[in-house]
Amino acid sequence: MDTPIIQFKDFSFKYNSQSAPTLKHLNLQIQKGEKILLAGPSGSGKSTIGRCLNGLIPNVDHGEIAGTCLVNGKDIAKTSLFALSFSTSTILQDSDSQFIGMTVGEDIAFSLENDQTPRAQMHAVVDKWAKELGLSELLKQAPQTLSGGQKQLVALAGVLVDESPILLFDEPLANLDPASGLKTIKLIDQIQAELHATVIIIEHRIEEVLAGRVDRIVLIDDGQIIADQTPNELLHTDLLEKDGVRLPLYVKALKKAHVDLQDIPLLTQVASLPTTNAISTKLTHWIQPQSAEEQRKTIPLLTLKQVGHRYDKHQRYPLEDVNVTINQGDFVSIVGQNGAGKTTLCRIICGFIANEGQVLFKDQDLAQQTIKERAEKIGYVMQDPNQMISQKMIFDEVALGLRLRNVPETEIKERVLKTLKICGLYPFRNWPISALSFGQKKRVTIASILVLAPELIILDEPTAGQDWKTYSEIMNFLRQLNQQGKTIMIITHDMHLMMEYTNRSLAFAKGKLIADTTPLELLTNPDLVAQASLRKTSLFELAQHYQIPNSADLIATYVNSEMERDHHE
Ligand SMILES: Nc1ncnc2c1ncn2[C@@H]1O[C@H](COP(=O)(O)OP(=O)(O)OP(=O)(O)O)[C@@H](O)[C@H]1O
Ligand SMILES: Nc1ncnc2c1ncn2[C@@H]1O[C@H](COP(=O)(O)OP(=O)(O)OP(=O)(O)O)[C@@H](O)[C@H]1O
Repeated sequence: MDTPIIQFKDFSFKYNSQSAPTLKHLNLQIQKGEKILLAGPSGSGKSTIGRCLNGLIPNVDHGEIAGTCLVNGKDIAKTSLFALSFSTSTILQDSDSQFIGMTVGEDIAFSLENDQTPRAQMHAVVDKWAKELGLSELLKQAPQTLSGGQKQLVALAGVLVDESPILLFDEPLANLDPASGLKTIKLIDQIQAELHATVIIIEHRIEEVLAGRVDRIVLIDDGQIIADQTPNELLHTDLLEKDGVRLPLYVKALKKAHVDLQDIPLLTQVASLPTTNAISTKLTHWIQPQSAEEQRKTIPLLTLKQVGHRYDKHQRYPLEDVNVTINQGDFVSIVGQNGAGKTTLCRIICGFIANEGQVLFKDQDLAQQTIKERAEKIGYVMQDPNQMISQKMIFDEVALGLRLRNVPETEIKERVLKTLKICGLYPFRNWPISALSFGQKKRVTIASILVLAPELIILDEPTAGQDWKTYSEIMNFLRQLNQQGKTIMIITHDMHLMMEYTNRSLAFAKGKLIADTTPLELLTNPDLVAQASLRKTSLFELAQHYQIPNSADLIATYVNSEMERDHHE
């Protein structure tokens, strides 16, 4: 066997600011040309492993190393960041911190420029990848002004043009719309085949990654490797679920229907499942026919009339002519193509940017009101909690809005503590925010909005990049709030989240609202799915594969069984 391109030998690493090691006695060998998926719960050490491969450890993030880590023949403890940069190209979790160029084009070209590639060749390469990733129209735009998903695609293009022997992707799918996510996975396969590159992907969304080739899944828990197997072997065990990793939906559905997974030779794709009578019968027995949902009485809360916004005159698809009424008690998902205008719409509703048209809240025109007055009625939870948090202590962060409104301290104390209890943060009430995980910080930002008791809460991708446990905690908490009467709007790229939790979907494409319907109708309309860059979940594929007449019944049975489980936990 050839010498592995990556070798960890009894490797441990302790960050200087931590008292205990984050990585513990790792032994891992990766051969040239392999594709490895690193999975595991939040905080288990996946990104820390990534930082060893690209030289950030120990060159930028200092700490103590024991054992050895060899990357492309170099010992990371003795190699500069610069020398390792030729071996490993990285797309970081936080793509914002990665931009160097003034324009998207410059940014994608950066590594080529560094390698002194001739200009004509550089332009050809940049154009090719920009076209593949749908970025051609954005080449002159400043990276900072891109939408979340567009930023992710630019970072990806930068890595793909680089042609390094090792490509490291840290959560490449977190902000991508479902169609772009699938395209990205296919592109990674394509470039790997062309360059014989070694690919490491860190991702919570393993079902999406398995749409491409994966040689091994390395499962991490608490800084240790607890499994290193092929996806098929691992899907036949309980290890993924035990480690808090979300199973592919179709695998979970088969388990719920009591199908014995050991009888299925290949579990990695729906298409490879055997179409035996035994499995069809078990699925049919499990599925409960659903009765039609009762129509609720609707009371309008927020009405948008011909709403739009144009950032500048060159913008190809500005947000235009949005007409919609959100009713009290709705749980709305806002979905669609990266860059379609979803965040822009939410910024308009909150009054952060000017708009064309009219925004009415309970028949009152919001244009007459200040941002502060709007914030009494409408709470907005941004995608990145770090952009919202300004205080050191959890209590103070949640109390801030009330203090700004001169609410008496005794009332503040009462309201903050009550909200912390609702959000499951009461045990941490005296903690500094710096000691919380990302998911917990996210809940602090939800608490700081909730304490102001707004009638409408808008959340921008609250589950992006979260592990399965945090995802479930956040979503079940929002469901409870909705059941208590709060109206919730949530931007998401997670199609199953949309199906499981929301009762109404607004789909956007190229600056236009193209559908306002139920999640099921949206995903069963092929035209809308294509236009809004969406994707059916694997539960639809499973229903089709076993010729289940009504895929809606299968999905509803699945969702109900999850709700029952949550209820018992
Ligand atoms: N720069 C740092 N300094 C000190 N400690 C750190 C640093 N970065 C990470 N850690 C600690 O190391 C642990 C593992 O973090 P890491 O980012 O590797 O986890 P992860 O598995 O990638 O999680 P996620 O899925 O949330 O991204 C965490 O508990 C964190 O507190
Ligand atoms: N400050 C800005 N200046 C210029 N253009 C901008 C600015 N902010 C956003 N845009 C552009 O407006 C369009 C809509 O962006 P928006 O953030 O609303 O998209 P989105 O639907 O939320 O996308 P994503 O799913 O990727 O988060 C994008 O094409 C984006 O590049």
